[in-house]
Amino acid sequence: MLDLSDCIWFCRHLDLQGIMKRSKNAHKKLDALLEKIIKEQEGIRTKKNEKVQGGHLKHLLDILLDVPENNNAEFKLTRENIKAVILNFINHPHIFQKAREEIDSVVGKNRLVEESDIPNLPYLQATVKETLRLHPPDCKVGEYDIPKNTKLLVNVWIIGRDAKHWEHPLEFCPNRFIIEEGSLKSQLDVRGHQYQLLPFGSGKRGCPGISLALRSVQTTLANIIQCFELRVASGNGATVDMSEAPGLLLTRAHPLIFVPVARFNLSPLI
Ligand code: HEM
Repeated sequence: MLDLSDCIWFCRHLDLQGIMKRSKNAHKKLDALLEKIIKEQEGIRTKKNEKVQGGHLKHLLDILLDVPENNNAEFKLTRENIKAVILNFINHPHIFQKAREEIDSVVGKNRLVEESDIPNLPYLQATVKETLRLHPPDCKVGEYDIPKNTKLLVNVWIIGRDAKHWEHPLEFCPNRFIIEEGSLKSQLDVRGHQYQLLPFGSGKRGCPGISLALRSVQTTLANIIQCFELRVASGNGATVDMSEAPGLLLTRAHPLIFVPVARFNLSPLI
């Protein structure tokens, strides 16, 4: 569901549709449910006189649920992810059983599963993937927590002017893309692989017209440079005002008016 508070910045703390409230309630319910399960387990085990086995289970769950977040990990495992996996296992005992059979047959019972075993445990991997499909994790970008389902708009304009990534960011300097021998720096492309340069977006919703766009823009520009001198309409030595009008699409504040003057007789070429 689109959260209006995400779209209107001055409403961002208002929770207009009660989404945050519902989410908090759901988390509370999950916590209560887990607590209940732990108590039930403890009850069952102590009744069977299994030397406070339940205490072990509670301890194990406490460790799992309070697992400290590892900020360096490529994928951060949150309390919510672990809860989701455990609850899915509790709700689907046959899946739990199948995952366990796989582990028993690949690893056995004489040692703990190690990271190097994971490639040999496809069903376990599939279970985690399935959990992530239904319960996608929140994510953290820099110092910001991005809750799941957030509509995130990336400000490519600011990124292109960020002094952390670009030397003299406000200067128009094509040389920043050239290495000394005159060839292009291949590692700095516009295809969404380098996040400091994203004119066509990135990822699977990135612009599919990128090759056509680059071909037409580059060829047209090359033709203009080849054939014309460009004179700014307002007179000799005048520069073009590049300021942008306010708005989402950043159109020009002032129309571009120039006079193309043919450098040579173009008639044989056209
Ligand atoms: C210089 C020219 C162009 C630029 C700067 C440009 C830029 C973009 C950008 C920034 C996006 C959004 C990407 C994202 O959300 O991550 C986009 C999407 C798209 N572009 Fe382009 N584009 C250009 C030319 C073209 C051309 C020539 C075509 C088709 C022939 C095209 C077709 C599309 C389509 C269909 C999408 C939507 C993709 C989707 O939502 O999955 N674009 N473009």
